[in-house]
Amino acid sequence: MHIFIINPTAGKGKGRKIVEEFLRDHPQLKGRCKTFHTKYEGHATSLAEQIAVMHHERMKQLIVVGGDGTFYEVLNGLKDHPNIHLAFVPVGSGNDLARGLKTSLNPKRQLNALFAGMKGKPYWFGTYRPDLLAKNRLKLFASTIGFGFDAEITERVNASRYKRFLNKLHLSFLIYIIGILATLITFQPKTFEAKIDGKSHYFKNVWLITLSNHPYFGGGMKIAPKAKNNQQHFSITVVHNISKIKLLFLFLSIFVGKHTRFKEVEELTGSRIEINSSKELSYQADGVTGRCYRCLIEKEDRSRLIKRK
Ligand SMILES: Nc1ncnc2c1ncn2[C@@H]1O[C@H](COP(=O)(O)OP(=O)(O)OP(=O)(O)O)[C@@H](O)[C@H]1O
Repeated sequence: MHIFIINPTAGKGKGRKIVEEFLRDHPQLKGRCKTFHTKYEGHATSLAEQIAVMHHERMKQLIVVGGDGTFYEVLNGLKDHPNIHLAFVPVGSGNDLARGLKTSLNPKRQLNALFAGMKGKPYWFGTYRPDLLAKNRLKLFASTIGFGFDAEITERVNASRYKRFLNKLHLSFLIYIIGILATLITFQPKTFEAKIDGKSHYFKNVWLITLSNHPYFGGGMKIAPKAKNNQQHFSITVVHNISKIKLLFLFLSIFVGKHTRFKEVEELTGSRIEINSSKELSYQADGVTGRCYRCLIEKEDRSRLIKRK
């Protein structure tokens, strides 16, 4: 059984249409596929959990059709079900996970590939515990967790009215740019301690710190150009002690991954990172935002299979 979880609101309803067309064009799959649609924010988490309990024995793959936010919700519904084989069809506006998995950004092509023998390969997800939540309440992320500027941009973009409007006009690339410019005006650089694999680093005047499972965030920006998904560590990028004007140039260069040449950008690696701040910090994990004073980020202790190149 191939099971689809489709976010009908992502990509202006593109996902639902593409899956319907695909199933119409492949009548031989009739009776071997089941589709579920999310009905509200957060629904993908409970849906995934129920599907895993009910169908885990007969399920060949769980195909998530939506944006990075939908995949994040599904993943967090599967915390106790690490054996489910995952697949992703990107129809969102950012689609950083598809870039990181090196799969097609064209949803139709990706859907065809999933049924044409694309293999599931191990992928090591990240876990995070804001304010050191109990271990059984930890959360998972697929692409990146970031603290500071990127998180405040994401908070702003998610709360904005212009996101939907610009998506409608096919101008989604402008969404993040407007978010960057507006946040640039209000942002106050942060000071905090990051304990990386037991070693304390005291960072001052920080604009952002990101921990990445692959190079991309923010809709195709190559924040961690050297990142490769692996069991051992995250790629850590710290941007600090930089002027606002220089930061704008830095952001332009992130699209091609050349920002790491700036002296204000530090690249590190680590598998267990504890952030401690005396002031509340905004964070974003795969584009889902929150706030905390402390956070423990680790690799999940085992890999999961996801269809990827
Ligand atoms: N039926 C629904 N009605 C309203 N919101 C929904 C529904 N189903 C899911 N959602 C919410 O839609 C939000 C956006 O989904 P998603 O992130 O997948 O798309 P996106 O924002 O277009 O893509 P990306 O994250 O790649 O930019 C998620 O927060 C999800 O909870």
